Amino acid sequence: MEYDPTYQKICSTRTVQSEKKGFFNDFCGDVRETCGDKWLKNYFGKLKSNAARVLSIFSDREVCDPVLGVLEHVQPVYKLKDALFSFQRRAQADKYYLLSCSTNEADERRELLQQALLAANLAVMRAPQRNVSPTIDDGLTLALAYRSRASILIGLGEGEPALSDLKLATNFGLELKGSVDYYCKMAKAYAVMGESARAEISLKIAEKLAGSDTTHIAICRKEIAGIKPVQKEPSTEKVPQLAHGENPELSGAANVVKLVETKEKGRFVVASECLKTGDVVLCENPVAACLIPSFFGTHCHHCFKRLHTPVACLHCSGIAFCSAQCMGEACESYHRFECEFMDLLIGSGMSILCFIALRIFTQAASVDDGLATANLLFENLCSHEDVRQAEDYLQRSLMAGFLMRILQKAQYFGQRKTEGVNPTAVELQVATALLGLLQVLQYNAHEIYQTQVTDEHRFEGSKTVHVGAGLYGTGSYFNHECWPSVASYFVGKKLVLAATKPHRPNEVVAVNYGPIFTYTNLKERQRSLRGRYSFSCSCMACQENWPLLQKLDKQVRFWCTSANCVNLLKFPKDLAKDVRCPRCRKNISLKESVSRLIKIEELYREAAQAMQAQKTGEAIELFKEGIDLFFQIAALPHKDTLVAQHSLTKCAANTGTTFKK
Ligand SMILES: C[S@@+](CC[C@H](N)C(=O)[O-])C[C@H]1O[C@@H](n2cnc3c(N)ncnc32)[C@H](O)[C@@H]1O
Repeated sequence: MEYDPTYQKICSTRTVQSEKKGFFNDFCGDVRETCGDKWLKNYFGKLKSNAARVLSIFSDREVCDPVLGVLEHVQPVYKLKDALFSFQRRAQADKYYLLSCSTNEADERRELLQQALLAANLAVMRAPQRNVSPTIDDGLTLALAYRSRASILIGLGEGEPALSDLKLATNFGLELKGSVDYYCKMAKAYAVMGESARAEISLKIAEKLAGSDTTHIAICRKEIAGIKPVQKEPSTEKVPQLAHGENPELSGAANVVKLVETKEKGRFVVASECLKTGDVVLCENPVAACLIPSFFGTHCHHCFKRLHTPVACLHCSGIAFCSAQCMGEACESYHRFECEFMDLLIGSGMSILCFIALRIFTQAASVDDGLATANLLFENLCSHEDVRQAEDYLQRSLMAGFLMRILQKAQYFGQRKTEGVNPTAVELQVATALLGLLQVLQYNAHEIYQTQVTDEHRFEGSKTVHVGAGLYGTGSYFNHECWPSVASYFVGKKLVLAATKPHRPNEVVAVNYGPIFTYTNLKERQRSLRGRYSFSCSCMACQENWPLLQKLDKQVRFWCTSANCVNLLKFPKDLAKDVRCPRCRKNISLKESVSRLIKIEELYREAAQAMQAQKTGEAIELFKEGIDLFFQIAALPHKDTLVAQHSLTKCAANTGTTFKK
């Protein structure tokens, strides 16, 4: 395959800047214009280390003026809180809620409650912390927003989030604990959850607090008597078990794989013993993972769960969490540094990989910890330093400088002596490590997916949605093949790889980096893999130039049945007759193989029916059985088996994180 430097450059640039828009692009262009070709080629391009490159952009006169000039202007840019806006949205939510209470039409009531919830969510997101805007709601806007939302959630039959909102309302300043209304709301929340004993205890407390004024309690008792408990939909999400336990040498991997290395393919994972279809070979948490900004309004910033009742950061309105726990974890860790710079980072147009590089530092317990992690990743993961061009190094060095500047401004290095950009020794080390991360992330990061399912069916109309990206320590060692041998899916941020075929010992366990043979032809795949990942693929689909799925006929290639022969034979013309294997020169009968193929096809059909009936577990078992049998008698490409493997992947992803729109 020919090397196409222009295409490679485009691919590489996209791993730093996600789009053409964004000010980082202009920043890069200005620096590039100022430094000129000569300096770039004869000086910067010849630098041998990341430390020298980073030092150069801050100190060489050919570039330092535009670099320092732009970085000097880095200031917080983030979505602020707005008490008045929150107050208005809450008023709107309360209005919809009251209207919902006055209608007997179930559909209309639900519609009004949904409208109320939307407004209440906005009220929660934009409300400032207690006493930040004391002239509005006596500084209690946030607590009041949570309290309003709790009532709406009770109306919608969602007891658990309602209880959580009531708790947040008290945490943020409402004196609810001594209030009759608080315990009545709690009683109703428990009632919709079907927890009648707890509901009764809450009512008893309310009764005690109410004293002789029993009207409120009587109304509440009546309401509770009319509540039908709502069954919570059980979660289908499941963290799977690794086949034969965890590998002591490869964290997150199963005890049935090992790491090997060759000159042509670098390090990669192979089976260390026989693997069966369905065996889980990896279940790993990311070193760091980030949500794509376009999902900030719909998914939890911390665990990536689809949002229903968002919990806000106390300082900014740009991101949301699914729970107080996720909010607490993020805000005590990385978000305290990222918070005020979120819109600036998004506005720069930087790629999701740059967010991950920054996150490796912001989430670290200390600057030293961040440095240790970043440097270890750079030492251990592939970065293709040999193919990187001077211009690419310049672009990444500028991005590393920009990210380091954000850290300076976010007081990541503590209170600085000066407001100026000029980095201290430790800041230079961090910028250098960031540059290393930007290199390894290009080749090692994984896209994070979730399955969007419809209300009607778990498979029909479902689609895969790319919500984020992450870096996985062991996941980074899996090589590519154009037809992968594992299904990859995510449980939250956990990367799961499960075999979609049986593997013999030493057989490569391969993922797919994007170009898949069923939809992309050989030339395009090679071009894409060379441009994006700097290698030429020599997998079986490439060596044998397998046709696209739509062009594939029903042909099957059977293994010769004589012992130790590894030849593949066409479907026999006459089943009654033996065929002669040209390799072992034995006459063999393929009758048994053909009858097994008929059974395999039947298993695939039954599995497809189970999928249709949304019996995911049953479908998985049937596909596993059929695929294992297929590989005993025949080899790919075989259309029905490819479809079965694809369907198995869909079923596996359905046991991971899914969401409804
Ligand atoms: C995520 S890393 C995989 C681990 C890598 N082999 C290593 O040694 O670190 C991706 C890089 O691995 C190499 N690679 C992946 N699949 C390959 C394949 N099928 N043949 C050759 N090289 C491959 C390419 O250099 C690619 O950029």
